[in-house]
Amino acid sequence: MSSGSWLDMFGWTPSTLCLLIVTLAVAVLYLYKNIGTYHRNRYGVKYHQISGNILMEVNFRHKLANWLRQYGETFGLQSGSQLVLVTANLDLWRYILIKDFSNFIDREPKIMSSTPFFNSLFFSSGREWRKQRQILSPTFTSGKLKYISKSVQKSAQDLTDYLETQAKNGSTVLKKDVCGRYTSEIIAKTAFGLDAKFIAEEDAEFYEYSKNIFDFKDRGGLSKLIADFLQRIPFVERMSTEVFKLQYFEPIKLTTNKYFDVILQNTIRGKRLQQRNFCSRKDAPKVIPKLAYEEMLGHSMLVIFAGMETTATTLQMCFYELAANSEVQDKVFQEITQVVKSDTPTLEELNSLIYTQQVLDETLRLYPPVPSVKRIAQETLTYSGVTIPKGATVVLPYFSALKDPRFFKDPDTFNPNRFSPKEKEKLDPLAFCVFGHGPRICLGMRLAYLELKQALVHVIRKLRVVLNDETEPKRGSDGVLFKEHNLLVPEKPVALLFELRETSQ
Ligand code: HEM
Repeated sequence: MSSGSWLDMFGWTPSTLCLLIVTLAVAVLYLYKNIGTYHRNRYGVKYHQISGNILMEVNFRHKLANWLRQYGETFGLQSGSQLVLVTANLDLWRYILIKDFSNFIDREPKIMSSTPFFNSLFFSSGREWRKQRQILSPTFTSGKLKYISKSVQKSAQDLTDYLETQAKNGSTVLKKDVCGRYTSEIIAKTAFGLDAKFIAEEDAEFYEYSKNIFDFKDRGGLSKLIADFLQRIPFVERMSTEVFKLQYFEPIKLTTNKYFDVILQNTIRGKRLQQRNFCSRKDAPKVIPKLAYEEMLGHSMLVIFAGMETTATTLQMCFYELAANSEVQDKVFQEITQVVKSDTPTLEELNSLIYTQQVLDETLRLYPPVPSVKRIAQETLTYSGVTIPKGATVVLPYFSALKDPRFFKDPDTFNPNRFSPKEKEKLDPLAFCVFGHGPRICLGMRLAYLELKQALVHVIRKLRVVLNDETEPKRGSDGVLFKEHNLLVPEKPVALLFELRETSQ
């Protein structure tokens, strides 16, 4: 192969190659001079000149908790020359998330990926985010939810039927799988328009792909580590991303991307056909396409990523706490039987389930599916002596407020009464941050509550959930252990027993 052809392969000219050699030479020189250099920043945190507090992402949540204990509620870490400011101070959160939102609009630096997922709402920044959010916000209005509620209800009924069969067999159910199938089925119906039935099915391809969107095992290997290092060297950092377009890492499995691509194309083809038939009528509305196909694919995959695991974890942890707190389960059962009058609960009835809502909020507080978020500062701003420089990443460890005894007395205890209307009035709203706050608050919050309430209403009316010898996690051992992802996912599948209530026997 001639040198010309391999340069072509990377899209480089001979001068780009020269630039690459110079860049690598600078990197090697910089590494050689600074390999043993450590500093302490003004927050007292020790960091390496090149790596900063490198490998921050590994065990990040546990490290954050320790650092918060060691350095207090606001401190700085280093990522190369960049400051990463961690703050658990609610007054600062109020500025970052709400009052000065436009200065902290962006979530994190762009991840370089060939898949459209990383251009979707969650990862988009600035003006692009505003445009996308405006288009997508009406997705879960009351009218739309009323419509979606019917298919959510069918899935909740299927979930109950499945658990009833298990109860009759006396089998302990691996909740994780069932809850994941339930939330993935709802996404397949609402985001992809599929006629999905995954709960009892052995072979549910869509669910299997949804479960494995990310390649957590292959985090990019050596190439990711090298790219990660290069990102921390001044000058080299910009060259490696902007000129050489070094792949940071490809977290989405390409086979998964292809699978959802085909599903979406089929859905759109089906919708067009429907529309063509409909458009022959005079009263047919004009459909104005607002999103390009790639954007649609990115958002559809985002809904799987943002909506499946988060809601499934909440549902299984809620069942777990109901099993462990039978008096709470009895109250939920009583409320459901009093409020819900038919097999098809209305949105109004679901909204009147005040105690059930408290139980869900307490579950979310104890097991927040998104433990922390990040923002990037666009300009330098100072708040009560804390300066957040332009370009700094700010980490908001949501989990710290949710476990802070100043806001939640006895924070490790499951106590839904702390969310009673009277108690809630006394609470700083910022402290209950499981869905975030401000303009970038979770887009799917209302759908998540709808899925969770429908599942509880249908299941708890018919079945009682209990702990037994096979229950996982074991009560009183290490508590619930979670995997080290950005999302909170239990390490072992939660296993519980469901029993038929007398009324349904
Ligand atoms: C219990 C379930 C859920 C929890 C706890 C949760 C939590 C969150 C959190 C904390 C954020 C980030 C907020 C911030 O940056 O401050 C977020 C963003 C987001 N969530 Fe959720 N979420 C849940 C379910 C869902 C569902 C079901 C969907 C969609 C169907 C969804 C779609 C999104 C989207 C699109 C964003 C990005 C919003 C933006 O950047 O403008 N989420 N979620």
